Order: sequence, then C-alpha cells, then structure tokens
Amino acid sequence: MMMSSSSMAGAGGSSELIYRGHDGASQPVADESASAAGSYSSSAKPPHGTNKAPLLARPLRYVMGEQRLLFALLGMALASLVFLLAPSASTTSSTSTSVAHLAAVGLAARQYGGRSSGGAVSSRVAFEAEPRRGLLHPGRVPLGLKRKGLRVVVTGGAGFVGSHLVDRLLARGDSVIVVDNLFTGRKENVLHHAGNPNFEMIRHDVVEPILLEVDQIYHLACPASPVHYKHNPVKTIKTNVVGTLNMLGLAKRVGARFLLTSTSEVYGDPLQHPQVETYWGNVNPIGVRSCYDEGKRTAETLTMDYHRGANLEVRIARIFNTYGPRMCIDDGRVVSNFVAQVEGLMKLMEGDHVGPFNLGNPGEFTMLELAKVVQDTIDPNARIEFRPNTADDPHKRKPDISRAKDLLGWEPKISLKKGLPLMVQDFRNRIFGDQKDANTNAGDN
Ligand SMILES: O=c1ccn([C@@H]2O[C@H](COP(=O)(O)OP(=O)(O)O[C@H]3OC[C@@H](O)[C@H](O)[C@H]3O)[C@@H](O)[C@H]2O)c(=O)[nH]1
Repeated sequence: MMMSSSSMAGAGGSSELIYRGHDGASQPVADESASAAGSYSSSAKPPHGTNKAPLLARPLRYVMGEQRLLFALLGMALASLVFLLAPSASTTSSTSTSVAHLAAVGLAARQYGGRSSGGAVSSRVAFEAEPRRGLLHPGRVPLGLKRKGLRVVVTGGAGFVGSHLVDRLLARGDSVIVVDNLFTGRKENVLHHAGNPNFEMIRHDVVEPILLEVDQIYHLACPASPVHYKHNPVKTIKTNVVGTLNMLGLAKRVGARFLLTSTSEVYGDPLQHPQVETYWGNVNPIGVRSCYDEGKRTAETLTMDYHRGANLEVRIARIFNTYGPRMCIDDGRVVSNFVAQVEGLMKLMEGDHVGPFNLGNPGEFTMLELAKVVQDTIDPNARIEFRPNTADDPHKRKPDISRAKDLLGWEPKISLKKGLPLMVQDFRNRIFGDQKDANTNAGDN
C-alpha cells in the first residue's frame, strides 16, 4: 500500500487524475501518505490554515471537487439542451431561458472560436450559430423568425453606387460601416444616415490596411469614371491592387464574405458581342485606360486566388455603365443603367454563386439616340456636337445577362426614358437647389 501510493505521488500532476478516477475509503490514506512524503502535486496542497485537520480537509475538498465537476457537467448539459431547443422555443421566453441561451452561445464561442480573440469572437460565433440552426443563407429567413442584422463594410460607400447600397442595407436592418477616402464620393450622399446607430463612416484610404470585425465586405472603393481614374493613374491601379489586397486580407482574417465590384471595362474593346462572362476581353495593357481596366482585372484575379487559395467566400460583379441620382455632376460617363445594380449586388452577395456576373442593361442605343433622349428630357434646343472618340474607348458593348437572370433572378427594370428624368431632377436639385428630394428615389428599380 505504501509502495503503490509513493509511486503514484512520483507521477506528479497525473497522480491527481488517477486518484480522482477512484472511489474508496482507502484513497485518502494513500493520499495522506503521499502528502507526508511531500511529493503530491503542488496544486493539491491545502491552502493556509487547512493543514490543521488534513485527515478531514483533503477528502472533503475532493468530494467538493467531484461535486463541482458534477454541477458543471449538469449546467453544460442543461445549457446545450436549451441551445438546441431554442429555435422551437416560445418567443415569450423567461429571463432564465435567455440567460441559459446566452450561456450556451458563450459556450459555443469557446468551442468554435479559434480564429481570433476576445469579445469579437463571441459576437461572431453568436452570429454563426444561426446557420447551424437551419439558416443556411443569411439573407433568407424562415417565416416567423426575425432576420439577424449583419455587420457590413461598404468601401466606396460615399460614392454613387455605394451610397444607394448603404441605403438598402440599413433599410433591411444591417449595421453598415462606410470606408471611403472621399476622392469622388461625398459626405452628403450618406449624410441622411447621421445619427443612425447602425451607421458609421470612416474616412480611410483602402491602400492602407484596416481591421474591422464584420460579416460581409462590399468592395467598391475606386474612381470609376475616366475623368477621375485618369487623373492619377498610378493611384488608380494602386487602389485596385493594394486596396483590394487589403480588403481581401481583412475578409480572410475575420472570415467575412467578400464582394468585388468589377466592371464591364475588363472586356476592353470587345471582339465578341454581346459579352458573356466567359469572354476574356480585349484590353490594351499599356494604354491610358489600363490603370482602371487592368487594375480591375487584377482585382478579379486576386479575388479568385483568395477564393481558391484561402477558401474565402467571394463574389464578383461586373457592373456596366450605371446612372442615377447622386452621380458626380462631372462624371461624364455615357450611361445605360439605373441603380437597379444595387439590388443585383445584394442578390449576388446573399446567393450561392461566385460569379463573375454581368450586371447591366442589355438595351442598346447609339450615341445619337442617347443624345436625342437627353434633348427630349432636358432641353429640346440643346445642340448635338460630333467629336472624335477618346483613346481605347470601346466601340460598342452590351452585356449578356443570361447568367444573372438564371442564377440570381435579376434583370434591370427601368428604361432610359423613365430613369433619365430621375437623374435630371437630382442634378437640378444639386445645381439649382430645387425642393424635391431625389434621395426618395434611391434604390428604386
Ligand atoms: O482611392 C479611392 C478612390 C475612390 N474611393 C471612393 O470610391 C467611391 C467610388 O464611387 P464613384 O461615385 O466615383 O463611382 P461609382 O459608384 O459609379 O463606382 C462603382 O461602380 C463601378 C465600380 O467599378 C466601382 O468600383 C464602384 O465604386 C467614391 O466614394 C470614392 O470617394 C475611395 O474610397 N478610395
């Protein structure tokens, strides 16, 4: 007996584990003799004052230890049970149920939260618990259950397309952080959300890294009009490459889904008409538009490499020319689509398909036809001038949107004749301060 207890004590910490696995009146004696030998696990040494009655104190502590373990196991089992039954539980749950539910979520956070640290993990896992309970698509919510708001970053969210997207995301209950350096974007485009606790705006250039704990990233930050992207071509391509790398890195780090707004410009001056997504394009790599065209092509490459190499959930949209309220007054792009694009972007983000998807209006018109619609809408006396095209400007482009129709259930709904007056009204508001607020049209499609 003495021999065996000494050899247990010699095993140090593991001896405690061996001891706890046993039941029997003889164990305290063995323990005591081990203690007398001074070789029992140091963590099992009694605290000050308890060594007066070692024969009673130690077994008592072990019994208490067993009890605590039992209580802990019971608590965990109870919490897990509540966690599993929570979706079917009554909505008028008592406080104790809520506490148990929180405990269960906290437990899940500890079990699955290996990626990062602290409270961020808990909240992230709390959100991720939803799909495990049957909500496979964050955007689709079973009848009767309130949709859980997502934390979404929109880079370029103070811009034309981005700000309409922000409107829609906030309207459906998401928390939105706009990251924008205000190069072409305007605070006024998102000012109506000031004071909304779900809205934040960070003046930040995406070429610098940023760390935010979010569920989705819509990456739009980039000057999109030739007048703007040709202004500083090196900065344009840097924004596309370094900026996209930074946002992909962020998505990877926090496990967010990433959506890139690419462009029809990746098709360059296309040799195939209309353009399907499988067409690789015809782009001049060294021209004055290359900073944007090649920049976006590289951004697509990076996005797909992160998808394949780092298992990142990604989406790619190729936006064709878009117009509407809040467009820069000096934008200068020849336009064909209203901001229905925003709905397409959201469908793409929430759906199961990576893309790329063409998002644009397949309705074709010549420049002369467009000029006449503008004349009819704005000023019948406006003079039409003919000038040579700018370098590398594509001769004609038309999206094939079959893929978006089939897989996203998306197509544009507003004709040029209907949509143009909406933009004209917005321009009038901004130039002449007309009363009618064009923001009310935001996101209509
Ligand atoms: O370096 C930059 C450049 C631009 N931006 C911001 O990005 C936003 C771009 O918005 P714009 O209004 O100029 O352009 P759009 O909204 O039309 O472009 C959008 O659709 C076409 C896509 O190719 C673009 O990536 C997308 O932003 C602006 O708010 C601008 O300030 C940055 O945050 N960082």
